Amino acid sequence: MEYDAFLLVSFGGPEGPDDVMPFLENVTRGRGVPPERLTEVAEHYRHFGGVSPINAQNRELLAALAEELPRAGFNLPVYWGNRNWDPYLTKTVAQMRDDGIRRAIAFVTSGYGSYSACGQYLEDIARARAEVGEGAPVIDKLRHFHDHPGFVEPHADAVIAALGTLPDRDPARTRLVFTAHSIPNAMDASSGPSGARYSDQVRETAGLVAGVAAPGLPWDLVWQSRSGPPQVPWLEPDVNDHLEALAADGVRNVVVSPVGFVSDHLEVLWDLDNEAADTARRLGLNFARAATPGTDPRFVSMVGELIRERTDPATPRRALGRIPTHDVCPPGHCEPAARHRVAS
Ligand SMILES: CC1=C(CCC(=O)O)c2cc3nc(cc4[nH]c(cc5[nH]c(cc1n2)c(C)c5CCC(=O)O)c(CCC(=O)O)c4C)C(CCC(=O)O)=C3C
Ligand SMILES: [Fe+2]
Repeated sequence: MEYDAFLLVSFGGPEGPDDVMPFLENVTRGRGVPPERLTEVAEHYRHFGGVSPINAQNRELLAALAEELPRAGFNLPVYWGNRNWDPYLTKTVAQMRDDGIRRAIAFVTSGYGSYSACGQYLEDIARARAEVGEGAPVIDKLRHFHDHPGFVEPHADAVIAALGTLPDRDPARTRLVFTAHSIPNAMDASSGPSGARYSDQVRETAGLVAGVAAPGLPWDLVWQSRSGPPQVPWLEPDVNDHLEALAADGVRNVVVSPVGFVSDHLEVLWDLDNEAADTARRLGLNFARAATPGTDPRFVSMVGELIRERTDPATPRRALGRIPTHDVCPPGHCEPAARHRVAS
């Protein structure tokens, strides 16, 4: 397979106070998220002047990739399009068509399966291509990379660095706490091939990171940033509730590692550095939050490696875990919205 462009696909975020509500409406349209939750989340963005850090992080990643891809042998023009905010994917795909692009390879800023982390991005790409219509480039998405060393190793180094800031690392009193974005239980159950692909992948990543960073130290997997109506069950426990349980169990030191994410975007800065850190302070726990890969050179070169796998079948598919990944998600893996959409 030959590609003539690279496309970074991400979530998008507001770039100023006036963008916050329209952005949140884009994210939650038809999802039954209560208005009180939107008001609350808008407040989180307002603490940062209405500017999500995710866009700057994607610009940095794109700049790093523009240097790395030619080094890896791919002299491809790079493009960037988002699901929820400018630059919207449709605008980018129209630009690609105007530039004469025929077949692009896309990297999505999530390494996991499920509807939210994978299937919805596939739908976003399909919708953008349909909106552009005649002459829109074909766009292939790179595989899940949750257990790739280029993702696991930067997370592990960050955990080591965070552990190093704690006053005490006695294994009996220290816990690694891994987090990922919670999703509705039904969404996890419908991620395939036999359900729970998202939570299984996140658990596999957490175990791999723990194994590299701190073999023998106990670790837990918990969830953050729950949304949706209260009556709909989402993956639990929440990180804050878990900190309570740990404190009650005599744990004194906690490292929180958001393995569910590739960059320190708003939900990491607010929900962990602010909320979870407050919870820890109230409980008298020493707390350190591990960084995400961001533009770690190993993460950046992983992208080139994933393109190499796709263009040259002789390339080894590096993976530290056991859950198989596929170039094209088989039916039933990252199922569309209909299976789990909550009524508004
Ligand atoms: C699995 C997953 C990831 C990881 C995979 C990936 O990275 O894609 C992720 C990432 C992110 N989620 C983000 C922001 C938001 N997510 C929301 C709401 C939701 N997230 C969900 C899931 C996920 N979300 C779900 C099931 C909902 C309910 C509505 C729906 O069914 O879609 C809402 C609405 C308000 C609220 O929180 O209620 C916001 C503002 C940002 C940007 C942060 C920034 O601006 O820096 C990022 C990277
Ligand atoms: Fe989200």
